[in-house]
Amino acid sequence: MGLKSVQDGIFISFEGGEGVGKSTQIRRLAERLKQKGYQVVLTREPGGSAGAEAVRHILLSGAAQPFGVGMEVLLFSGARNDHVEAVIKPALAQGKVVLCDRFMDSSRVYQGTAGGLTRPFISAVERIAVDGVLPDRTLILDLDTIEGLKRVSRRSSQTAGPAAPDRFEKDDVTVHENRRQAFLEIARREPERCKVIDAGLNADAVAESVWDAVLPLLDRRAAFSGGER
Ligand SMILES: Nc1ncnc2c1ncn2[C@@H]1O[C@H](COP(=O)(O)OP(=O)(O)OP(=O)(O)O)[C@@H](O)[C@H]1O
Ligand SMILES: Cc1cn([C@H]2C[C@H](O)[C@@H](COP(=O)(O)O)O2)c(=O)[nH]c1=O
Repeated sequence: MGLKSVQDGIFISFEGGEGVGKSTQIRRLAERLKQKGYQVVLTREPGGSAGAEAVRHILLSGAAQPFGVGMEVLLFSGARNDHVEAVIKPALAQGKVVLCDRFMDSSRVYQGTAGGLTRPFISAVERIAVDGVLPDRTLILDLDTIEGLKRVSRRSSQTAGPAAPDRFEKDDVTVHENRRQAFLEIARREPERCKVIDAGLNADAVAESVWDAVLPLLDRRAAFSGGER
């Protein structure tokens, strides 16, 4: 069997602002891939490993906020490194498809461009956190900012999930808009890795766009491995 690269698996991250539909679409893609016989690991950040999940509440509750955005990005990055080492690297080495709800681009956007940390600082911690493990494809779900926030509040009123917005959801609408623009800027800078998905369509149509953006990776792997999964 031929090898795609040092890692056999496929690593796909989902990014975007609040309420754009990442969790919905990642679950749908996982199901579709499993039906086709792929072994899928569905994971998320902050979290995804025992160590990272322990840090998640500190970040999302706002407990780290008084210590500044530098502290927050170092906590996100420490969590990311644990997640990479404990979950993502082993899964890729076993040839699995790893689907991750947020990854390094969220730090670039939330703590970097929209959070005020410089690009050299963000890049330095990113290098340590990811240790060479970069997404093969990043799907940036793009949605009107107000519509995303409306979806979040509808979700909170419909489910038994957290009623109160988390530390990042609470930010002003202009901050949310800056984040949207920062994700789009990353997509412009890295068009090979990042594909922008129109998340304003209905969930079925979004799922089709997601599938179209992922298919070339699956085809490429099938070509390298002679069709094996
Ligand atoms: N294409 C869509 N059209 C309309 N509503 C949608 C669509 N996709 C998801 N939703 C709904 O919007 C809400 C937010 O979706 P979801 O939780 O998947 O977003 P998310 O990006 O993971 O959010 P967050 O960043 O807050 O975790 C949910 O109630 C979901 O059912
Ligand atoms: C990985 C990562 C996440 N964030 C922020 C972005 C979101 O507001 C929350 C995560 O919650 P969600 O349910 O996935 O939307 O954390 C961040 O600021 N920096 C990061 O690196």
